[in-house]
Amino acid sequence: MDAFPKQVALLEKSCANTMNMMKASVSSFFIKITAWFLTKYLSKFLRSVQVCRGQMMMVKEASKRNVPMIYLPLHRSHLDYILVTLILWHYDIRAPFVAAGDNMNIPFFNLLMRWLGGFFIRRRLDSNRNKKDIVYRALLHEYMTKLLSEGEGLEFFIEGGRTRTGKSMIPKGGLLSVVVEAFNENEISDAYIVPVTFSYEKIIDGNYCQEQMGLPKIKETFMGAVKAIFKVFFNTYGSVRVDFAQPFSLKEFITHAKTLPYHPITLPTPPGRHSLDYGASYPNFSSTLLSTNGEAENTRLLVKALADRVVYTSDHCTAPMATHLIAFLLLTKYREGVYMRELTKSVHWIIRELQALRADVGFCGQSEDVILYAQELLGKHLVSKKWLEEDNDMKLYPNLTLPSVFELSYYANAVSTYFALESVLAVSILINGNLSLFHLLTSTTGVEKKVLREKVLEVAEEICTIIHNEFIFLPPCENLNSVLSILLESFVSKEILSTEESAMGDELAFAGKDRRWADRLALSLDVDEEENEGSYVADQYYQVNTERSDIRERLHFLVCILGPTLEAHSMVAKFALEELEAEQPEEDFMKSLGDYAREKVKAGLALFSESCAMIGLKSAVKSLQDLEILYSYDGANLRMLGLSEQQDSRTTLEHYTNLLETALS
Ligand SMILES: CCCCCCCCCCCCCCCC(=O)SCCNC(=O)CCNC(=O)[C@H](O)C(C)(C)COP(=O)(O)OP(=O)(O)OC[C@H]1O[C@@H](n2cnc3c(N)ncnc32)[C@H](O)[C@@H]1OP(=O)(O)O
Repeated sequence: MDAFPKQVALLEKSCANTMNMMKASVSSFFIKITAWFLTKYLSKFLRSVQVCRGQMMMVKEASKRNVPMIYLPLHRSHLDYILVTLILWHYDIRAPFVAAGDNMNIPFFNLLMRWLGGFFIRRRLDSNRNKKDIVYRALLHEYMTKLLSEGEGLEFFIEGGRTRTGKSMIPKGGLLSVVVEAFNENEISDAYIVPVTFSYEKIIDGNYCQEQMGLPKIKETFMGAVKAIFKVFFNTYGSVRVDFAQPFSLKEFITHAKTLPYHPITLPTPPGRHSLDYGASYPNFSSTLLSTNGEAENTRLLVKALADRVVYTSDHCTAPMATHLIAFLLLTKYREGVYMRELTKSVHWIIRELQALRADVGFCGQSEDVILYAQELLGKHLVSKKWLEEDNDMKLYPNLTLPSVFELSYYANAVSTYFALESVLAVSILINGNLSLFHLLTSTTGVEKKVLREKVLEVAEEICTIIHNEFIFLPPCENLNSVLSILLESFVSKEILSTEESAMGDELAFAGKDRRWADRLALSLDVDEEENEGSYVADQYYQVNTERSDIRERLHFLVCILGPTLEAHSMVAKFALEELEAEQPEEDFMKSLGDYAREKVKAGLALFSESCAMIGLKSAVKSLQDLEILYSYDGANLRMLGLSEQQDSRTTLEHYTNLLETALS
């Protein structure tokens, strides 16, 4: 070190600058003034902020235990972090330090944010993709660890930004890994993890339609922020509901996780690798891996499991608001429009369905009033209404044109998450039963309506793998196959399916068994003879009750929930097959993919106009990269994309296209 005093001095100076840019300087006096101001003026643009007292009491109780509180909200709006600190202040709970992306480091506002607990971090840790910025990483790590060891609370948005689709995004592990490491290195004895979620009746900070149309994101600027604040103060945004999930101990989570296997549908990318290994068998956290690399990989899985658990929990305690439900029903059941009478009944029905899934809704009142209120908040540009004299009823029509449909689907997606797995099963049933959306709208006489249980589960798992970036389908440590099996049983109790033992006769059943045995052999699973004999059971067939119109309607509804996502994936697979003869810059590929998808929608060749949303297309490309069907690498100045040669990518893409198109034909 002494040999390079100049370099050391320079490095020290640069570190001091970075720290000054990063650190917060919280002022409880300023928090008090801001809280007073907000309590007075929030009602200018919000009808109400709904918070559950019971939840806050639990958080307060946990906050008294002398361990750091880690608030992990899903990110929906810039109002999120304001509300969290404000609510905590109201319940006399210490304000956390909040990680803010450096894009928010806007003159004047950055000062206020620092006083209110904001500390600034880079959105990407490494400014150069190919080189780790170890100094910056160490500084951030040190700063956060110091805060934690002093018992300060932290808040960060693990999705890494606001969702553009209304669905939660796959969480990032960077900041969370610092908390886990602080615990592993005994810097803290424990921490309470608090998932937080928001339901906004109306989107506050813009509808993201620009981005969904493939136009670049608008940069945050001082003037932009001032304009946005003025706009907000002169509009109305209905109510907001904030849910704080039950705080859980990090220590207990880690101890518990060590005893359970974790089978993620997605794996975090291990160091030094650029994509995911789906063929790999996942280690239990408990397995003692001697190499440091193994340990690091185990920690990665642990952090991934924790992040997934947080998002899954938040997703499942997000209460849909009136606007979400109406948008959801219009896009999944009534794309052609619906009479008020019918929609009223459907609102009752969907609330019952949600209750059965133990989900709460964030509104009450007569259904008709709720619908009219939601329509007004959504606005005429999204849902229009017309009084029809001849029918003596009002009809509501969703706007399915671009880009309005993206905004409508943003609202609807708050509900989609609850039905995602059911929808996957419904799609699989359609594929296996040689049915299509078209069949469900018409009579199905003469169409094969029997499905093999095992095949339904197999295809459902395949669909989950294809669209793994769209939802956290299940909590970590639960097994996808088991969850799907239980759900399939519920299809029987709902009479969508009826059981039929060996309906196809012994011959086919034995053929099925032979194939299964061969599959197992190929997978080199360790099946001992006894187990093999025990599993000599006839294949289970189900009859799909499509002769009943209510069942057809239900299947249609379920398939329409994932319809746009599947259509987007199918478009991407088809386009990649056509366009990626040779590798090309990812940016060019994405641009022409967006143009292709929008053209398809405009020409009326897509079933769901929202399927051409840019974020959905990007997510589908990312899935193909994760699955190693597409490869990407950083060239000189460009990121290149190509069709992987490692496996038979073309065949896989063709298979995906066929699979997805079958259900949507
Ligand atoms: C009363 C009224 C009051 C009002 C009161 C107002 C409060 C006033 C506050 C203002 C507040 C504004 C708030 C704005 C809201 C945002 O600005 S949201 C955006 C900023 N926040 C975030 O992004 C938080 C979540 N993001 C992360 O955690 C990301 O990981 C980071 C840290 C940003 C880095 O992202 P990245 O560079 O894309 O890299 P990523 O893949 O995540 O991995 C980075 C490293 O993390 C580690 N890592 C990642 N995953 C894992 C894993 N699973 N296991 C272990 N390690 C992992 C690894 O070291 C990894 O490096 P490699 O080993 O892979 O090279």
